[in-house]
Amino acid sequence: MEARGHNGTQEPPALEALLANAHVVRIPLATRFRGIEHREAVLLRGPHGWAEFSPFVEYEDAEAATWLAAAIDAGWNAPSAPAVRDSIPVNATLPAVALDRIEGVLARFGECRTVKIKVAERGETLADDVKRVRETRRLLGAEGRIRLDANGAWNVDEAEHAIRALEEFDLEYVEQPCASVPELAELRARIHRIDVPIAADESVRKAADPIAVARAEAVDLLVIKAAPLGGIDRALAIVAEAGLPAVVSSALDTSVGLAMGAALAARLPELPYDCGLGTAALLLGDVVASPLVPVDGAIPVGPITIDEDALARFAAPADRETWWRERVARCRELLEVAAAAD
Ligand SMILES: O=C(O)CCC(=O)C1=CC=C[C@@H](O)[C@@H]1C(=O)O
Ligand SMILES: [Mg+2]
Repeated sequence: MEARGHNGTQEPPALEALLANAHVVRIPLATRFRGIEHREAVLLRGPHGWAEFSPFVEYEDAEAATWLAAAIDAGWNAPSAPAVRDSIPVNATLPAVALDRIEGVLARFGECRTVKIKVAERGETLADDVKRVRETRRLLGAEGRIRLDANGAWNVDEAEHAIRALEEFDLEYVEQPCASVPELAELRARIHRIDVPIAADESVRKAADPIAVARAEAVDLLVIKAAPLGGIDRALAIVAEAGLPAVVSSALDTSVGLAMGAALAARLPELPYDCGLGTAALLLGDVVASPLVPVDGAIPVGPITIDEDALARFAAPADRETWWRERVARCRELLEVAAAAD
């Protein structure tokens, strides 16, 4: 086992060990999502199993290194706390697609009672969002749950206006309506009468201090993702310290990364919301024998079996393979420096 410093920064395995069984894959998406049409990932095989390293390509190394720490934790360390559930209820995730495609995209998720809808996309208007949310509510029926994710795109006035316009569709919560913690706090104070909860996503996973948003009482719940937070233990510690309900969500990973998300969700003492871990349904392929596509609104917790044929079928082109291997090496270097300083 590698040495762990007092701040929890673990000395990474040697680069040769890290990359010994690495496979770089490139999987087409069923629908364009956050501007991409393919998802690229590195699958790493450690002594404890397969792990995924898939920070989005535009991320700087400093941010991507945390994703590598999570992958190392998953592949090289034994799981810590015991799981308290073996199945995770999940939501469907609806990108900003045209109205006539909503039904087809939702069908990929099977029987999910909850849908997360992307809103405030660049190039779209509030009227577009209202139409998409209305159509989703029509398809889902009165009892389905609808949550929105604006990825911090609104200022406080825009967010207040949008939430008031969309509130009639009965919103479970709105994720990251504004970018900053002070904006979220102001928005929450302004809309307290209409009882639409606010969730933080980027204000947790991209923040220097992931607890600051909770400390400021700026949100009602947290969205947590294992990879950008550095792994399961760190994510569990953040939730415990924040003292807020948490939704576990994906990073649009393959089923290897989703299994880490499911393992995190399985270890939270309370899981009051459906989790954003149904996103295998947005991929046109996967790397495991039984992809974690939702069945009856849930995905299982437990080990995955890698599909070697799929690794070959979705192998990334040579230039992308080189790019990812170099990225792993640079991020590993950053982790080594951090562990030495720890
Ligand atoms: O939470 C979900 O329903 C699915 C995951 C999801 O929405 C996201 C995955 C990856 C990148 C993000 O832009 C996005 C999010 O902001 O939550
Ligand atoms: Mg989000």
